[in-house]
Amino acid sequence: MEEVVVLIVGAGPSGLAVSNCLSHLSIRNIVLEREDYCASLWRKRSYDRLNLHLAKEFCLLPYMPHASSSSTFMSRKSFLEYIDSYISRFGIEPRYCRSVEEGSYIENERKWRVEARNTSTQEKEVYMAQFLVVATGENSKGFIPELPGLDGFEGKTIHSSEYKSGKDYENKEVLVVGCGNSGMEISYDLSNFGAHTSIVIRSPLHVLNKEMVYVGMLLSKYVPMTVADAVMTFLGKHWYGDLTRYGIRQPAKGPFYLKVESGKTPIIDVGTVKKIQSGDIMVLPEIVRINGNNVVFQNGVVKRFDGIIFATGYKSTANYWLKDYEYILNKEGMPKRPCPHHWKGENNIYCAGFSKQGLAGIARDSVAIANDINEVLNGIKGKTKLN
Ligand SMILES: Cc1cc2nc3c(=O)[nH]c(=O)nc-3n(C[C@H](O)[C@H](O)[C@H](O)COP(=O)(O)OP(=O)(O)OC[C@H]3O[C@@H](n4cnc5c(N)ncnc54)[C@H](O)[C@@H]3O)c2cc1C
Ligand SMILES: NC(=O)C1=CN([C@@H]2O[C@H](COP(=O)(O)OP(=O)(O)OC[C@H]3O[C@@H](n4cnc5c(N)ncnc54)[C@H](OP(=O)(O)O)[C@@H]3O)[C@@H](O)[C@H]2O)C=CC1
Ligand SMILES: O=C(O)C(=O)Cc1c[nH]c2ccccc12
Repeated sequence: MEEVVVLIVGAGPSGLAVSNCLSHLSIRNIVLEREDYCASLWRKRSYDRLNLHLAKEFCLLPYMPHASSSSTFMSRKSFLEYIDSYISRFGIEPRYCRSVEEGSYIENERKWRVEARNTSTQEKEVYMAQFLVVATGENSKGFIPELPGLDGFEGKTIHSSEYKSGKDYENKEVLVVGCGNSGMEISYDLSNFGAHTSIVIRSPLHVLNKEMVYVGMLLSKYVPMTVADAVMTFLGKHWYGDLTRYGIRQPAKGPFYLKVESGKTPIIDVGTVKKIQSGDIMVLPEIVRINGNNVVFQNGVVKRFDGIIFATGYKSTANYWLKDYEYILNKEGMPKRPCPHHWKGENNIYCAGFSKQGLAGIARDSVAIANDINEVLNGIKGKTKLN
């Protein structure tokens, strides 16, 4: 058994940022990571052509700006280089191959007891922590909906987190389910690799491009969000025109408003819309059922597919291992309290990276958490600041 001041579970951007902010306040902490590398989402659970959708200045972790030589919209590879240099620059040493399997609050000791399995030795390790930070991510596990007949589908099905590129799909009939940024970009990639691509779009969505969002981000520093939303919506409409006839309806609420209210991200188009307009990518409505290799859609269309890619989002898994999750999370493993009060629970438990506000949200969470722990331990308020 090992006593620690702060135990952080997960060495993604959130866990690393919290660790660094605490170390700047000289607060001892340990980071546990189930893989034998950090930032598993960016390293192993994303596709080849992934780039940051937001300009690099909105994708920073505390204490380290991006190199001036890196491009405004960084590639996955250069973002990973940033993460790797963050670790080495600040001497963060996550304990790898530690899969956290249980966490519970020990009332009489006022400590968090955390059990991890060392996946290289198979030994169990026990930690007793004064503070526990959950940083296992809101994108911890791919979500695949239950659809009638899916079990009997004879082709290949994967979740978007397993998709790398369209190279194995040339000339295949492929259905992408889900029209978030993953689904839209994967459809584009599949089509570039010569797959006959269809995408299920069931809800209204905002379509913008990265430049429009950049303008919106800059504007929202100076004007109310409603104004930034109006400008982006105008630009989007002007650039793309009315997309209703292609099966894309626009929501009534603005793109930033929706992001803040529900975490729903606008589509940051990489060229998919043009392929939809030209007929290279077919838009289909919600799935009714699956019969063998045939998929039946709400509009009566029945179409045969060789493969389905589920870009249907993610779930948190924190509620699986954290027994006493109710001090901070709901049964879905997401914060009980709405943003911006989501990061702090009862009995010295915190969560970082659960605000659905991307890397900027992670940076804010980690500063808030480190400052709060510092205040509880030392009575010092608001010492750590954002970049
Ligand atoms: C495809 C994709 C692209 C994105 N692009 C952007 C973008 O461009 N800009 C932006 O601002 N945001 C983006 N995001 C948002 C994204 O959530 C963040 O970029 C970020 O990776 C989240 O960091 P995190 O540390 O909270 O979670 P993760 O990156 O998921 O890290 C969590 C870590 O915890 C580990 N872990 C999980 N369970 C356990 C356990 N039981 N025991 C031990 N370790 C565990 C995991 O292995 C992982 O390394 C994107 C998200 C996705 C899915
Ligand atoms: N380059 C980048 O920066 C990228 C960033 N990302 C980000 O990662 C996060 C996760 O994105 P993503 O993986 O796209 O997940 P999202 O949760 O954003 O999107 C999931 C999509 O699946 C749809 N869906 C869910 N269930 C069904 C169903 N049964 N039938 C049909 N459609 C369904 C949802 O539709 P509905 O709205 O109707 O529920 C939604 O369109 C987002 O914040 C996104 O912006 C992702 C890719 C690239
Ligand atoms: O891409 C993501 O998942 C993000 O959460 C990044 C992000 C944070 N705030 C935004 C507002 C508009 C578009 C993307 C984002």
